[in-house]
Amino acid sequence: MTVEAFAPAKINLTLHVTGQREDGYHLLDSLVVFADIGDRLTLERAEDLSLSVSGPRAGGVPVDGRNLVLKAAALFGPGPGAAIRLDKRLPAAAGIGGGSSDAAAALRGLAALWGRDLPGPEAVLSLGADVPVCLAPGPVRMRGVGEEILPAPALPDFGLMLVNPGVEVPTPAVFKGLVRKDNAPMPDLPNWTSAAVLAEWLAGQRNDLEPPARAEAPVIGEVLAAIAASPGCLLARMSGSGATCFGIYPDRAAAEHAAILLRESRPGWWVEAGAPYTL
Ligand SMILES: C[C@](O)(CO)[C@H](O)COP(=O)(O)OP(=O)(O)OC[C@H]1O[C@@H](n2ccc(N)nc2=O)[C@H](O)[C@@H]1O
Ligand SMILES: Nc1ncnc2c1ncn2[C@@H]1O[C@H](COP(=O)(O)OP(=O)(O)OP(=O)(O)O)[C@@H](O)[C@H]1O
Repeated sequence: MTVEAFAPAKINLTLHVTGQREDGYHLLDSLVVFADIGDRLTLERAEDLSLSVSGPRAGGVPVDGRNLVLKAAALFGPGPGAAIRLDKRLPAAAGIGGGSSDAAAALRGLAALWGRDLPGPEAVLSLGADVPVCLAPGPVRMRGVGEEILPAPALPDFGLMLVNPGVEVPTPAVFKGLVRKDNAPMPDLPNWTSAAVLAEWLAGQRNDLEPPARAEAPVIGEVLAAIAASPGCLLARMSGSGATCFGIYPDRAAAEHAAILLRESRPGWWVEAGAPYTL
């Protein structure tokens, strides 16, 4: 038996930091979507548990017990084995939850392969604050430190471009650089009737991690300017703790056109176009 699991990129369309818990973790209010751009896992029954990593972004990704895929597998406790192949396409330490989405895809895939229930919510959260939201990819409002997943209104169709300048930005350093931790949450979410209406609403919201991330990696400013200047762009913003930034376009074709032009002018950057993804 072979199971395939897709690990889509997570995008924080907004990321408001609204407080801090006593253990140091920050309280968030974030509108999260996923893109049809991501890593692919293939899982097969086997005597032992093993992981191999290949693909264009495999370089530097751990293949041992530090990999979140193996940490996810460990949550099931002792049991049958599995040979897991990870085709790595998303850049790591990039603010688009690559490792978290891999972990969530491994949980879904192993539960299907082994006919087991998913581990409980606390165990899932122990893998990382972004793992709960990655378990059932689709548009949601995420609160708490990442464990509160609330429904979001249906989104209009739109296109997405993701751009990473090749600089890894460690998440803890960005949270440490925050000047204010008690920022305003999002208001109630309206019904967005078109990509343009959504982009206009988003423009009034924020990613509070952008200033400290830009202090860590000033190239983020260049990325945002390049996206904003691309044809058809309705909004440019950073995702998560960076350095990946996204552009919103009226449709996928417009995002693909912008991506072709940006790849030409910035051959060293990772540039992908797509559309929202729901499992
Ligand atoms: C910034 C986001 O990407 C937004 O979706 C996530 O909150 C980060 O999720 P993640 O990378 O899965 O986070 P974790 O691996 O749990 O934590 C990495 C580090 O980020 C900081 N962290 C993370 C999440 C959170 N709500 N508050 C935090 O302060 C902590 O310093 C933590 O040590
Ligand atoms: N499957 C994996 N893919 C990528 N990195 C992994 C994986 N498992 C563990 N890691 C480690 O996790 C680190 C963070 O990478 P990851 O892609 O999870 O990050 P992220 O950008 O912090 O996500 P976000 O901030 O959006 O939650 C990497 O530097 C790498 O050493």
